[in-house]
Amino acid sequence: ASPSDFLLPEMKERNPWHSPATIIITVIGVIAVVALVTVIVLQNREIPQKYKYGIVMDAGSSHTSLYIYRWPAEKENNTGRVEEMHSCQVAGPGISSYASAPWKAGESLRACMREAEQQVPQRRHQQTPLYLGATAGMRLLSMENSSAAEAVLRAVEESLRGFSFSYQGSRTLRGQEEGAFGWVTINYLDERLGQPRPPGDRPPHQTLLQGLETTGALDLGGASTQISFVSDHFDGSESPDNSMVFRLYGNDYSLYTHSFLCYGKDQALRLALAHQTQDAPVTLLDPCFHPGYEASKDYSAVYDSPCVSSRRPQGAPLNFTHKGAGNFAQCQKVIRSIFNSSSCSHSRCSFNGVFQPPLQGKFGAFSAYYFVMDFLNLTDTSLPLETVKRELARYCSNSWDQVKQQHPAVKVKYLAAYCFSGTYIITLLTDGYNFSSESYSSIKFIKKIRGSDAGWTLGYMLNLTNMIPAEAPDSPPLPQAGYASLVTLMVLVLAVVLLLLALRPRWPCCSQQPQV
Ligand SMILES: Nc1nc2c(ncn2[C@@H]2O[C@H](COP(=O)(O)OP(=O)(O)OP(=O)(O)O)[C@@H](O)[C@H]2O)c(=O)[nH]1
Ligand SMILES: [Ca+2]
Repeated sequence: ASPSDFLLPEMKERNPWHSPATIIITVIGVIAVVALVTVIVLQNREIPQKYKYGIVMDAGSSHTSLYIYRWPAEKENNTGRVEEMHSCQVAGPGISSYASAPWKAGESLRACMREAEQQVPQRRHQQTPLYLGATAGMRLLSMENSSAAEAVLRAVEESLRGFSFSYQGSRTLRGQEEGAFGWVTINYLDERLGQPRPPGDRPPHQTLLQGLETTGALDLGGASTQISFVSDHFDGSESPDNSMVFRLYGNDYSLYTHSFLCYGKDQALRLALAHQTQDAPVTLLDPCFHPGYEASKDYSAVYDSPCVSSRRPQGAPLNFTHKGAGNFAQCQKVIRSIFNSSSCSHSRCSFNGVFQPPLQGKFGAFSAYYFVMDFLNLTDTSLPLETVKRELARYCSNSWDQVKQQHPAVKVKYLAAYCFSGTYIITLLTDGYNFSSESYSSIKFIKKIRGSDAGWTLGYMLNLTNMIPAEAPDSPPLPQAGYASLVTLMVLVLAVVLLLLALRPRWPCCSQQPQV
């Protein structure tokens, strides 16, 4: 007989490692280990970020810019932040300048479009929407010659259709849209619309999805200027034309917005020149230009705009000599005369009889507000308004020779006009919009926010692609927190399994006392 024949039958089957309980526990343990390793590897793997893209062309009165935006694929409604990836400045003037040769407008956009084809990965071209929005230059051209304006838009359309993107149309924005989308852009970039923030970017204890106080938007273009802000004293009833109502991320906004056509800085300069040349002088001594500045200007060129064409003086010579006098106070007087503050049929007005509720909150001032104030070193709005005016007065009184000498690299076209432009900005803000010495400090002159340009284009694209939902997502996504809980849970399961296995030999079923 073999030695095993002397063992009792129970003892043969009682190997503890073969009991069903042990096998189940071991299998669970192995699954937990595999899952844990998989989750950790997947979560920490370098994922090449996938983006979607959108392109907006801003066809302004003075020039056209192309903006490429991108956002993480599949995240647009939740935590994906849309950002500007690239911009391109179209060479030459704005598309409205090509009224007499519309095809050239289309042609002018090609170089930036080819650049966009390089920037956006080829496999994404066909799903990348492309929009063109025209602003005040085209509004003026439509007033002057609507068929020429249509021909320009058709030419632009034909050109853009020739590229591989998903072309979505070219149109001229209404002034209210231009103002409102500028407001959406800066508040979106500043994360003031109550949008959920990307994980890891949430200030502790912040109540998510609740609207913060929004920032007003001030946009100064070449042909028009926009003011947009939320006011507690405005529900739209007093002036429906100035009202835009939004529901964004579950918050309602009643926005006041107005666009003043002809009050962009180029057209405002025409208004000021027209005001000073009503008696058809041969020489104009202009306080808004530096002493020593002298240029010959054609009457027909100055009055060639619907903003001033009806006021061209009778019997004017062909041209006049435009001379600078460099006097801030007198320049301000000229500029005040282009604002009509005498009549207001509403409870309160900005100028030209346009309703404006009381100013409220902070403001971001961009485009030419920024170019000009940055050049003049006056973007610091903690400076008292009186100091700003004193600085401007000093700058305007500099001789033209001196100014040119100090800024040899600046285009003469821009350089000659900074005294006018700075004075215009201060006068527009104070006499026009009623900013006071105190509220002036609530303005911030800005160019970009978190790397994206301030302007109407981003807001326009967010709106057309439905990327800002009316309602907030039901529950804020917590991928990082979910990951942490999953790992913790699995570690706990593992710990329990190991503990059970360690205690296994002492279980009553399995204590191996040979039974005699
Ligand atoms: N000094 C300076 N002026 C600039 C610069 N870029 C544009 N401008 C001028 O600033 C003014 C406003 O420019 P934009 O905001 O581009 O105006 P726009 O979009 O063409 O015009 P709108 O259709 O009225 O919006 C125009 O008179 C431009 O000529 C710049 O880099 N420096
Ligand atoms: Ca503009």
